[in-house]
Amino acid sequence: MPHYERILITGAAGRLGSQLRKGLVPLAKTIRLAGREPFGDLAPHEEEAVFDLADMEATIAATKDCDAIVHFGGAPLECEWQTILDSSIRGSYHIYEGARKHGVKRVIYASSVHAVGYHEIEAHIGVDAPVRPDSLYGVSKNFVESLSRLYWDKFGIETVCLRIFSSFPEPADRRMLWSYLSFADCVRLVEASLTAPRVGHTISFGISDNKLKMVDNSGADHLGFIPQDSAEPFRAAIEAKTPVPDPTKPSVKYLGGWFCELGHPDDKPA
Ligand SMILES: NC(=O)c1ccc[n+]([C@@H]2O[C@H](COP(=O)([O-])OP(=O)(O)OC[C@H]3O[C@@H](n4cnc5c(N)ncnc54)[C@H](O)[C@@H]3O)[C@@H](O)[C@H]2O)c1
Ligand SMILES: O=C(O)[C@H]1O[C@@H](O)[C@H](O)[C@@H](O)[C@@H]1O
Repeated sequence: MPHYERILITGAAGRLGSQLRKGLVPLAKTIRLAGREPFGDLAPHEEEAVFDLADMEATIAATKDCDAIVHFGGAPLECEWQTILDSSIRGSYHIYEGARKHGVKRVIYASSVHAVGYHEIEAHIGVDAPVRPDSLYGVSKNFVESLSRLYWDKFGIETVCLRIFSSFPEPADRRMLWSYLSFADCVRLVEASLTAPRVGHTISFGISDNKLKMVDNSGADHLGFIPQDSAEPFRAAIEAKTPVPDPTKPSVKYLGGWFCELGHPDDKPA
Protein backbone atom coordinates (compact mmCIF):
# COMPACT_ATOMS: atom_id res chain seq x y z
CA MET A 1 0.00 0.00 0.00
CA PRO A 2 1.50 3.39 -0.92
CA HIS A 3 1.82 5.83 1.99
CA TYR A 4 -0.02 8.61 0.18
CA GLU A 5 -2.93 9.05 -2.20
CA ARG A 6 -1.44 12.01 -4.05
CA ILE A 7 1.92 13.77 -3.67
CA LEU A 8 2.49 17.16 -5.29
CA ILE A 9 6.10 17.75 -6.41
CA THR A 10 6.93 21.39 -7.19
CA GLY A 11 9.95 22.08 -9.39
CA ALA A 12 9.30 18.61 -10.84
CA ALA A 13 11.11 19.42 -14.10
CA GLY A 14 14.24 20.52 -12.24
CA ARG A 15 17.51 18.76 -11.46
CA LEU A 16 16.30 17.28 -8.17
CA GLY A 17 12.58 17.29 -9.01
CA SER A 18 13.13 14.99 -11.97
CA GLN A 19 14.98 12.52 -9.69
CA LEU A 20 12.11 12.64 -7.20
CA ARG A 21 9.58 12.16 -9.98
CA LYS A 22 11.13 8.71 -10.57
CA GLY A 23 12.23 7.92 -7.03
CA LEU A 24 8.99 8.60 -5.15
CA VAL A 25 6.78 6.41 -7.37
CA PRO A 26 6.33 3.67 -4.71
CA LEU A 27 5.08 6.18 -2.14
CA ALA A 28 1.91 7.48 -3.79
CA LYS A 29 -0.97 6.28 -5.95
CA THR A 30 -0.74 9.52 -7.93
CA ILE A 31 2.07 12.02 -8.35
CA ARG A 32 1.10 15.52 -9.43
CA LEU A 33 4.00 17.23 -11.19
CA ALA A 34 4.12 21.02 -10.88
CA GLY A 35 6.14 23.08 -13.33
CA ARG A 36 6.07 26.25 -15.38
CA GLU A 37 5.85 24.38 -18.70
CA PRO A 38 3.74 21.35 -19.68
CA PHE A 39 5.55 18.04 -19.10
CA GLY A 40 4.20 16.35 -22.21
CA ASP A 41 5.15 12.76 -21.26
CA LEU A 42 2.93 11.73 -18.38
CA ALA A 43 2.85 8.16 -17.08
CA PRO A 44 -0.49 6.66 -15.97
CA HIS A 45 0.23 7.44 -12.27
CA GLU A 46 1.15 11.07 -13.07
CA GLU A 47 -0.82 14.27 -13.56
CA GLU A 48 0.46 17.79 -14.18
CA ALA A 49 -0.20 21.27 -12.82
CA VAL A 50 1.31 24.09 -14.89
CA PHE A 51 1.63 27.43 -13.08
CA ASP A 52 4.04 29.98 -11.66
CA LEU A 53 4.50 29.85 -7.88
CA ALA A 54 4.00 33.64 -7.81
CA ASP A 55 0.37 33.05 -8.80
CA MET A 56 -1.42 32.55 -5.48
CA GLU A 57 -4.70 31.27 -6.82
CA ALA A 58 -3.10 28.74 -9.18
CA THR A 59 -0.64 27.53 -6.53
CA ILE A 60 -3.37 26.99 -3.95
CA ALA A 61 -5.52 25.17 -6.54
CA ALA A 62 -2.61 22.81 -7.33
CA THR A 63 -2.49 21.60 -3.72
CA LYS A 64 -6.11 20.39 -3.72
CA ASP A 65 -6.58 16.65 -3.00
CA CYS A 66 -2.89 16.18 -2.13
CA ASP A 67 -1.91 14.62 1.18
CA ALA A 68 1.78 15.54 0.91
CA ILE A 69 3.82 18.20 -0.89
CA VAL A 70 7.47 17.89 -1.88
CA HIS A 71 8.31 21.54 -2.41
CA PHE A 72 11.44 21.81 -4.60
CA GLY A 73 10.33 24.66 -6.90
CA GLY A 74 11.86 28.15 -6.72
CA ALA A 75 15.11 30.01 -7.32
CA PRO A 76 17.99 27.52 -6.83
CA LEU A 77 20.76 30.11 -6.42
CA GLU A 78 21.47 33.66 -5.36
CA CYS A 79 19.70 36.00 -7.79
CA GLU A 80 17.93 39.34 -7.94
CA TRP A 81 15.60 40.21 -5.09
CA GLN A 82 12.45 40.27 -7.22
CA THR A 83 12.96 36.65 -8.32
CA ILE A 84 13.76 35.49 -4.78
CA LEU A 85 10.69 37.31 -3.52
CA ASP A 86 8.26 36.01 -6.15
CA SER A 87 9.40 32.42 -6.61
CA SER A 88 10.76 31.46 -3.21
CA ILE A 89 9.17 33.72 -0.57
CA ARG A 90 5.72 34.45 -2.02
CA GLY A 91 5.64 31.10 -3.83
CA SER A 92 6.29 29.16 -0.63
CA TYR A 93 3.69 31.17 1.26
CA HIS A 94 1.20 30.18 -1.43
CA ILE A 95 2.16 26.52 -1.00
CA TYR A 96 1.59 26.70 2.77
CA GLU A 97 -1.72 28.45 2.31
CA GLY A 98 -2.72 25.69 -0.09
CA ALA A 99 -1.64 23.11 2.49
CA ARG A 100 -3.71 24.82 5.19
CA LYS A 101 -6.83 25.31 3.09
CA HIS A 102 -6.76 21.79 1.63
CA GLY A 103 -5.71 19.79 4.68
CA VAL A 104 -2.30 18.61 3.43
CA LYS A 105 -0.65 16.56 6.18
CA ARG A 106 3.08 16.88 5.48
CA VAL A 107 5.43 19.10 3.45
CA ILE A 108 9.04 18.28 2.56
CA TYR A 109 10.86 21.51 1.76
CA ALA A 110 14.13 21.95 -0.13
CA SER A 111 15.95 24.35 2.18
CA SER A 112 19.70 24.75 1.79
CA VAL A 113 23.09 24.92 3.51
CA HIS A 114 22.89 28.62 2.62
CA ALA A 115 20.37 29.10 5.47
CA VAL A 116 23.41 28.68 7.76
CA GLY A 117 26.18 29.44 5.28
CA TYR A 118 28.12 31.90 7.46
CA HIS A 119 28.95 29.32 10.14
CA GLU A 120 32.60 28.30 10.08
CA ILE A 121 33.18 24.70 9.11
CA GLU A 122 35.09 23.82 12.28
CA ALA A 123 32.10 24.95 14.41
CA HIS A 124 30.59 21.60 13.41
CA ILE A 125 27.07 22.94 13.89
CA GLY A 126 23.99 20.88 14.57
CA VAL A 127 20.54 21.39 13.07
CA ASP A 128 19.54 23.72 15.91
CA ALA A 129 22.34 26.29 15.42
CA PRO A 130 21.12 29.86 14.90
CA VAL A 131 20.40 30.72 11.29
CA ARG A 132 23.22 32.57 9.55
CA PRO A 133 22.33 33.10 5.90
CA ASP A 134 25.03 33.93 3.37
CA SER A 135 22.78 35.42 0.63
CA LEU A 136 19.27 36.66 -0.13
CA TYR A 137 18.72 33.10 -1.33
CA GLY A 138 19.69 31.89 2.17
CA VAL A 139 17.31 34.42 3.72
CA SER A 140 14.46 33.03 1.61
CA LYS A 141 15.27 29.58 3.02
CA ASN A 142 15.19 31.04 6.56
CA PHE A 143 11.77 32.54 5.77
CA VAL A 144 10.30 29.21 4.71
CA GLU A 145 11.88 27.36 7.64
CA SER A 146 10.20 29.89 9.93
CA LEU A 147 6.89 29.91 8.03
CA SER A 148 6.73 26.12 8.18
CA ARG A 149 7.36 26.22 11.93
CA LEU A 150 4.39 28.55 12.33
CA TYR A 151 2.20 26.27 10.21
CA TRP A 152 3.19 23.32 12.41
CA ASP A 153 2.73 25.09 15.76
CA LYS A 154 -0.54 26.80 14.80
CA PHE A 155 -2.13 24.60 12.13
CA GLY A 156 -0.58 21.16 12.71
CA ILE A 157 0.98 20.75 9.26
CA GLU A 158 4.17 18.71 9.57
CA THR A 159 7.28 19.81 7.68
CA VAL A 160 10.78 18.50 7.16
CA CYS A 161 13.14 21.25 6.00
CA LEU A 162 16.04 19.63 4.18
CA ARG A 163 19.16 21.78 4.24
CA ILE A 164 20.61 20.23 1.13
CA PHE A 165 24.32 20.87 0.57
CA SER A 166 25.48 20.08 -3.00
CA SER A 167 23.29 17.69 -4.95
CA PHE A 168 24.64 17.15 -8.44
CA PRO A 169 25.44 14.12 -10.62
CA GLU A 170 28.92 14.06 -9.08
CA PRO A 171 31.17 16.30 -6.96
CA ALA A 172 32.60 19.11 -9.10
CA ASP A 173 35.09 20.87 -6.78
CA ARG A 174 37.01 20.44 -3.51
CA ARG A 175 34.18 21.75 -1.35
CA MET A 176 31.89 19.07 -2.73
CA LEU A 177 34.28 16.45 -1.35
CA TRP A 178 32.52 17.16 1.95
CA SER A 179 29.25 18.84 0.82
CA TYR A 180 28.15 16.26 -1.78
CA LEU A 181 24.66 14.72 -1.64
CA SER A 182 24.24 12.08 -4.35
CA PHE A 183 20.95 12.04 -6.24
CA ALA A 184 20.20 8.58 -4.84
CA ASP A 185 20.80 9.82 -1.26
CA CYS A 186 18.63 12.85 -1.98
CA VAL A 187 15.76 10.54 -2.97
CA ARG A 188 16.43 8.40 0.15
CA LEU A 189 16.28 11.51 2.32
CA VAL A 190 12.96 12.67 0.89
CA GLU A 191 11.60 9.13 1.15
CA ALA A 192 12.64 8.93 4.84
CA SER A 193 11.06 12.35 5.46
CA LEU A 194 7.79 11.24 3.88
CA THR A 195 7.58 7.91 5.71
CA ALA A 196 8.93 8.64 9.24
CA PRO A 197 6.01 8.13 11.63
CA ARG A 198 6.17 11.61 13.12
CA VAL A 199 8.28 14.57 12.08
CA GLY A 200 6.50 17.58 13.62
CA HIS A 201 8.79 20.37 12.45
CA THR A 202 12.20 18.90 11.66
CA ILE A 203 15.31 20.42 10.17
CA SER A 204 17.78 17.98 8.62
CA PHE A 205 21.01 18.44 6.75
CA GLY A 206 21.11 16.79 3.34
CA ILE A 207 24.55 15.32 2.82
CA SER A 208 25.95 11.94 1.78
CA ASP A 209 28.19 9.76 3.96
CA ASN A 210 31.30 11.76 3.05
CA LYS A 211 34.57 11.14 4.88
CA LEU A 212 34.92 14.76 6.00
CA LYS A 213 31.91 15.66 8.18
CA MET A 214 31.48 19.40 8.74
CA VAL A 215 28.06 19.26 10.46
CA ASP A 216 26.26 17.12 13.03
CA ASN A 217 22.94 15.80 11.73
CA SER A 218 22.05 13.74 14.81
CA GLY A 219 19.12 16.08 15.58
CA ALA A 220 17.35 14.52 12.59
CA ASP A 221 18.07 10.87 13.45
CA HIS A 222 14.34 10.23 13.94
CA LEU A 223 13.91 10.44 10.14
CA GLY A 224 15.88 7.21 9.78
CA PHE A 225 17.88 8.56 6.81
CA ILE A 226 20.99 6.45 6.23
CA PRO A 227 23.10 7.86 3.38
CA GLN A 228 24.67 5.18 1.18
CA ASP A 229 26.99 7.22 -1.01
CA SER A 230 30.19 9.22 -0.55
CA ALA A 231 32.30 11.76 -2.42
CA GLU A 232 35.45 9.75 -1.67
CA PRO A 233 35.64 7.87 -5.02
CA PHE A 234 35.89 11.29 -6.74
CA ARG A 235 38.66 12.69 -4.51
CA ALA A 236 41.75 11.82 -6.53
CA ALA A 237 40.37 13.25 -9.78
CA ILE A 238 39.20 16.48 -8.13
CA GLU A 239 42.45 17.02 -6.22
CA ALA A 240 44.43 16.45 -9.41
CA LYS A 241 42.60 19.17 -11.30
CA THR A 242 42.13 21.86 -8.60
CA PRO A 243 44.74 23.81 -6.57
CA VAL A 244 45.12 23.42 -2.79
CA PRO A 245 42.67 25.95 -1.30
CA ASP A 246 43.64 29.00 0.78
CA PRO A 247 42.04 28.32 4.20
CA THR A 248 41.63 32.04 4.94
CA LYS A 249 39.27 32.64 2.01
CA PRO A 250 35.57 32.98 2.92
CA SER A 251 34.74 30.37 0.30
CA VAL A 252 36.87 27.84 2.21
CA LYS A 253 36.22 29.06 5.77
CA TYR A 254 32.42 28.96 5.81
CA LEU A 255 29.84 26.26 5.14
CA GLY A 256 28.29 28.37 2.36
CA GLY A 257 31.46 28.27 0.24
CA TRP A 258 31.52 30.59 -2.77
CA PHE A 259 28.14 32.14 -1.87
CA CYS A 260 30.04 33.94 0.94
CA GLU A 261 32.10 35.80 -1.65
CA LEU A 262 29.17 37.05 -3.73
CA GLY A 263 28.17 40.71 -3.62
CA HIS A 264 24.61 42.03 -3.61
CA PRO A 265 22.81 40.46 -6.60
CA ASP A 266 21.08 43.72 -7.55
CA ASP A 267 24.35 45.68 -7.88
CA LYS A 268 25.09 46.40 -11.54
CA PRO A 269 28.67 45.81 -12.69
CA ALA A 270 30.53 49.19 -12.87
N1 LIG B 1 20.91 20.97 -6.19
C1 LIG B 1 21.41 21.42 -5.02
O1 LIG B 1 22.58 21.23 -4.72
C2 LIG B 1 20.54 22.13 -4.02
C3 LIG B 1 21.10 22.44 -2.78
C4 LIG B 1 20.32 23.08 -1.82
C5 LIG B 1 19.01 23.37 -2.09
N2 LIG B 1 18.49 23.07 -3.30
C6 LIG B 1 17.09 23.45 -3.54
O2 LIG B 1 16.41 22.39 -4.17
C7 LIG B 1 15.41 22.94 -5.04
C8 LIG B 1 15.61 22.34 -6.43
O3 LIG B 1 16.90 22.71 -6.89
P1 LIG B 1 17.54 22.13 -8.24
O4 LIG B 1 18.97 21.99 -8.00
O5 LIG B 1 16.75 20.95 -8.70
O6 LIG B 1 17.33 23.39 -9.20
P2 LIG B 1 16.48 23.55 -10.56
O7 LIG B 1 16.65 24.95 -10.99
O8 LIG B 1 16.85 22.47 -11.52
O9 LIG B 1 14.98 23.31 -10.07
C9 LIG B 1 14.13 24.36 -9.64
C10 LIG B 1 12.79 24.18 -10.29
O10 LIG B 1 11.91 25.20 -9.79
C11 LIG B 1 11.18 25.72 -10.87
N3 LIG B 1 10.81 27.11 -10.57
C12 LIG B 1 11.63 28.16 -10.34
N4 LIG B 1 10.92 29.29 -10.17
C13 LIG B 1 9.61 28.93 -10.29
C14 LIG B 1 8.41 29.66 -10.24
N5 LIG B 1 8.39 30.99 -10.03
N6 LIG B 1 7.24 29.00 -10.42
C15 LIG B 1 7.24 27.65 -10.66
N7 LIG B 1 8.36 26.91 -10.72
C16 LIG B 1 9.54 27.55 -10.55
C17 LIG B 1 12.13 25.66 -12.07
O11 LIG B 1 11.39 25.70 -13.28
C18 LIG B 1 12.84 24.34 -11.82
O12 LIG B 1 12.15 23.26 -12.42
C19 LIG B 1 15.56 24.46 -4.99
O13 LIG B 1 14.63 24.97 -4.05
C20 LIG B 1 16.97 24.65 -4.45
O14 LIG B 1 17.09 25.86 -3.73
C21 LIG B 1 19.22 22.46 -4.28
O1 LIG C 1 26.24 25.17 -1.93
C1 LIG C 1 26.02 24.42 -2.87
O2 LIG C 1 26.86 23.65 -3.32
C2 LIG C 1 24.63 24.39 -3.51
O3 LIG C 1 23.69 25.05 -2.69
C3 LIG C 1 22.37 24.96 -3.16
O4 LIG C 1 21.50 25.67 -2.30
C4 LIG C 1 22.25 25.51 -4.56
O5 LIG C 1 20.93 25.23 -5.05
C5 LIG C 1 23.28 24.86 -5.46
O6 LIG C 1 23.20 25.43 -6.75
C6 LIG C 1 24.65 25.06 -4.85
O7 LIG C 1 25.65 24.54 -5.66
